[in-house]
Amino acid sequence: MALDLILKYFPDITETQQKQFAALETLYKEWNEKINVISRKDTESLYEKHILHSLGIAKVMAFADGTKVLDIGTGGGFPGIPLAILFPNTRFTLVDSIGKKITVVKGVAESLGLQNVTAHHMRAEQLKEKFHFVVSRAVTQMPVFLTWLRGKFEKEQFNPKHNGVLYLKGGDLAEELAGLKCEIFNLRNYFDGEFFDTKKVVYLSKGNFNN
Ligand SMILES: C[S@@+](CC[C@H](N)C(=O)[O-])C[C@H]1O[C@@H](n2cnc3c(N)ncnc32)[C@H](O)[C@@H]1O
Repeated sequence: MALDLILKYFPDITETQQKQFAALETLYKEWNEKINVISRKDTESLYEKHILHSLGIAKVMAFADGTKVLDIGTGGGFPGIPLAILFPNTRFTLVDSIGKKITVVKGVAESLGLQNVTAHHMRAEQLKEKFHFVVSRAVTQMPVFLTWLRGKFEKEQFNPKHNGVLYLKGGDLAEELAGLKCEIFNLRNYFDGEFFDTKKVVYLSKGNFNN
């Protein structure tokens, strides 16, 4: 069963969280028939390629209660929705420049009863709020991404890592990250399976880029 995959790596989740993760399969199947947010071939591997992949960020950072996290270019809610299930006391703001995708995110969050998710149809550059962390997956190259983050970080720090960016990336990053001071975490060290062989979390402290 798909939920077993999540339980294998996050065995301490509550019954409510288990129900929420389990509900994602039907919710995304239903929404995907109306609005395409996950490629057809990936719906079969939703739990590995989308949900567990999103939770890779949690292996690098356990967000403290009260942390504010922005997910830029969330699409159908990745990585924001799985992280919001895992960290119910962290506030997640999910933005995407395509309105239909935000319709899906709002629908999924509402069905799950997630109180810690806010979703906006807007470009990240236009958002004026401040956050402790920014997460993302598959949106743009890191140097461009960083230009969207000016003025978006809170000064106060109360997490194990300094406020900053946690970006899910794949493949060879040498050229893209050249000159940037970042830490790279290989997800294969946390999760089994070929899919994770090339998958990484890139962490940049906000003090290490111009914001
Ligand atoms: C390839 S999809 C990835 C979606 C999701 N993060 C995932 O991994 O499944 C990239 C998304 O980024 C959004 N996007 C691109 N530029 C953006 C911007 N400046 N602000 C907000 N969203 C943006 C697009 O609309 C698209 O939904």
